[in-house]
Amino acid sequence: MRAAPAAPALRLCLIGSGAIGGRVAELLAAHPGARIDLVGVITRPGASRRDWWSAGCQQITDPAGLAALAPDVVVEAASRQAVEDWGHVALHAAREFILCSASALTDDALRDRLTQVAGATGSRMVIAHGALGGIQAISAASLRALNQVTHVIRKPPAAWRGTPAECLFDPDGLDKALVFFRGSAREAASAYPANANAVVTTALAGVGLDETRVELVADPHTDRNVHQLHAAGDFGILNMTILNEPMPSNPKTSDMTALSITRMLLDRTMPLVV
Ligand SMILES: NC(=O)C1=CN([C@@H]2O[C@H](COP(=O)(O)OP(=O)(O)OC[C@H]3O[C@@H](n4cnc5c(N)ncnc54)[C@H](OP(=O)(O)O)[C@@H]3O)[C@@H](O)[C@H]2O)C=CC1
Ligand SMILES: O=C([O-])CC(=O)C(=O)O
Repeated sequence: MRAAPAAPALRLCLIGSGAIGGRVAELLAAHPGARIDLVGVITRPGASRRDWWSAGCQQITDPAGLAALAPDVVVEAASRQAVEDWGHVALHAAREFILCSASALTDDALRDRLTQVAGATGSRMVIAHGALGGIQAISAASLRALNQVTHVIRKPPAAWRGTPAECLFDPDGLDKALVFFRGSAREAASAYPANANAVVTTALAGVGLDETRVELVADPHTDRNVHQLHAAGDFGILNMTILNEPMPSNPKTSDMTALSITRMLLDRTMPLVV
């Protein structure tokens, strides 16, 4: 039997070179056999190159540059604004657009517009599993009636710095856990876009942005970013808790986010996918 010709390398372009972008690049570099080439990084104009960009990696700052790059996959690991700025262009330029800043999709008009572009171009918009690692169980459960989905995010008080939560409590002064927000996934991700993207992933996999109940907790007794999911429906009952290590370069962000994106990318190149 003749060996099949080697598949061409997957051409990857990242949006953002912060905590997640750098970590994904590091993890991919540890899997050279997977043949994923970081061919470009989208930055704001004037941003400096990072030491983890390979020599051939192009810095992209405008839509024409992205079109010319012709990536297979664009991974957004930047901000809600970056989804607005680049989502449309990415769906034209690549066959897949994977986004981390799921809070952008609380804007129904933007979500509909990007979904339509994906349909029209034959590309796909994929919401990263992010800090949850995997969301398939809720997505599968939603094929039958789901009557309740709750997502609790518990992080150390310092992780809520620079957010509206600072008006509700002093991050240095808490001596016990404080539930400072209760509401829908839409409200949580709109108010806390840097900390609550994962609730949008849960919501869009399950019962939607307005029906998914969310609690946000500042907890001085944890040093991890904890996500607790509870779902009940015709499928049965799901309880899941993940206690994520925060990334040193951005403690709001869990290392699992970078791990799960890297896993998604590696799966695009593997003959056996679990
Ligand atoms: N879905 C999930 O479960 C999770 C999602 N996230 C989200 O992922 C995103 C990235 O997180 P993280 O890596 O920790 O963030 P960082 O702040 O560490 O890095 C963000 C990077 O994106 C760049 N950037 C931001 N906006 C734009 C833009 N409009 N155009 C080009 N570049 C831009 C920043 O550049 P500059 O320095 O110039 O601003 C920076 O390089 C965030 O939105 C975060 O909320 C994080 C954790 C979990
Ligand atoms: O990384 C995390 O634990 C979750 C997070 O910040 C988000 O959902 O935006």
